[in-house]
Amino acid sequence: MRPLRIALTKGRLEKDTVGLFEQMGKDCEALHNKGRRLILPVGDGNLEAVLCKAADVITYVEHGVCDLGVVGRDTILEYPGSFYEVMDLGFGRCRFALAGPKDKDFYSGYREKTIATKYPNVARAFFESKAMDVNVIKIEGSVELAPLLGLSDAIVDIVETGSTLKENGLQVIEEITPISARLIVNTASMKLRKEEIEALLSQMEAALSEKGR
Ligand SMILES: Nc1ncnc2c1ncn2[C@@H]1O[C@H](COP(=O)(O)OP(=O)(O)OP(=O)(O)O)[C@@H](O)[C@H]1O
Ligand SMILES: O=P(O)(O)OC[C@H]1O[C@H](OP(=O)(O)OP(=O)(O)O)[C@H](O)[C@@H]1O
Repeated sequence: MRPLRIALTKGRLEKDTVGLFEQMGKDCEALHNKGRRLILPVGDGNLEAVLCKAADVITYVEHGVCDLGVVGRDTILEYPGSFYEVMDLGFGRCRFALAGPKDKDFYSGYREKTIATKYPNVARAFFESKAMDVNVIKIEGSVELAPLLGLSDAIVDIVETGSTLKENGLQVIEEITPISARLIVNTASMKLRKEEIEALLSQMEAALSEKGR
């Protein structure tokens, strides 16, 4: 049988995930010296890490080519799928917020508002919950540019320290929901490789509580 495969979100969540593996006593030499390799052994050969973009973590786990995944709650909310979300890993903490220019009252006036975001499903769901019709425009990154350039009235985006908003004359209008990294599991793997997955989950839980989350 192949090793258990865990898809990891490249970039921001990668370092903390490797830190977690090390806390679990797993050798992460290959992950530290990965070069351009995308599939790396973790520990003694029972686990391998697949490095990919956040949305692809969900795709690989849903299709069962990866048994587990580490992905932000932001991505889960934007691309809901059929998998189990089994653990809050406690790192990658930030939040979704509605934000806009400092000097403007977003809710004033009756004109339909335009919202720029990398997360159109999250933005639509937020405004549906307020029974507000908005025009949503998808942006791929540096979303804060959209209101500065006059493309949108506001943005729905991730806020961590608030520096990006502040340095661009924007501010939080409303907090939407907290975000952190989550562990997800393929539904079939959960049944077929139950013992191995449960053992891994216990090790993770122990490592996280040692770190005091
Ligand atoms: N400022 C932030 N603070 C904390 N966590 C963040 C922050 N921005 C993103 N994240 C979390 O880290 C995950 C990965 O973000 P990262 O910025 O590394 O990649 P990305 O923006 O999704 O993709 P790209 O590779 O296009 O930049 C996000 O899905 C989110 O869960
Ligand atoms: O509140 P802060 O600490 O300033 O962090 C928030 C910023 O971090 C993320 O962007 P990222 O750096 O991932 O770049 P991107 O906009 O190109 O995705 C997010 O989209 C915000 O722009």
